[in-house]
Amino acid sequence: MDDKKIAGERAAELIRDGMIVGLGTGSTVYYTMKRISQMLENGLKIKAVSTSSSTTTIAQKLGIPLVDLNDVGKIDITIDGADEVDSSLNGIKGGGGALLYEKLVAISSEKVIWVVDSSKIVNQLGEFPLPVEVIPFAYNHILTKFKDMNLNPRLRINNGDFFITDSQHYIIDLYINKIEYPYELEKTLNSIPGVVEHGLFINIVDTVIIGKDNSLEIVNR
Ligand SMILES: O=C(CO)[C@H](O)[C@H](O)COP(=O)(O)O
Repeated sequence: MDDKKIAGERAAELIRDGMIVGLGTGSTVYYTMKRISQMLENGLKIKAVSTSSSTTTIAQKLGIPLVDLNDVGKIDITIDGADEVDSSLNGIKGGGGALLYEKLVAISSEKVIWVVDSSKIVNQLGEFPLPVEVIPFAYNHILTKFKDMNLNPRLRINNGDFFITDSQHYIIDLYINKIEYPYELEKTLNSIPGVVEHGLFINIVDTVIIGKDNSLEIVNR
């Protein structure tokens, strides 16, 4: 069986009646959504907050009732994927470009669960390019700044055009390879005008559900 499927489906078991559920983005959380849709058919009652236009489309097709983040006090549980996770349970997200809403939903959640296959587990973050969402007005200047900082930036291109996020920003991917000091990098990126958000998720996740060789490993913070 697919390790993403095993992890994604297992996370759905943490959902209880009446919960507000944050729905992440990507191919692993897709399996969570499919499982939720079956649970809804069996009588589960929840509302979900989506983190991207693609998740919204899938949730609507699967009959998962959606609610706006601004219309809920708090989210009980958020289930999302990740691109890399280290042993401190810090991670890189945003491979699908949904990092801004994913982070906003995660920090509004009582509990954050990541669902991954074992290929996402790393000793050190950074081999996966770190996505940074930036304001289009200044993208070239931010790109130059990142070059000067030796962060190996590349503007994300999709089908020959600039990749545009759900909130109409661009993404610059940083090909750092090894992020020695994630906390310092987080602080630095947070301080650059024009950077809207970045895909370093530090001290955010509570539990990582890992699908590996047809079985599961669950790691808690
Ligand atoms: O951060 C994300 C999207 O912005 C995804 O959660 C991440 O890319 C993992 O995706 P997948 O489950 O398809 O491997």
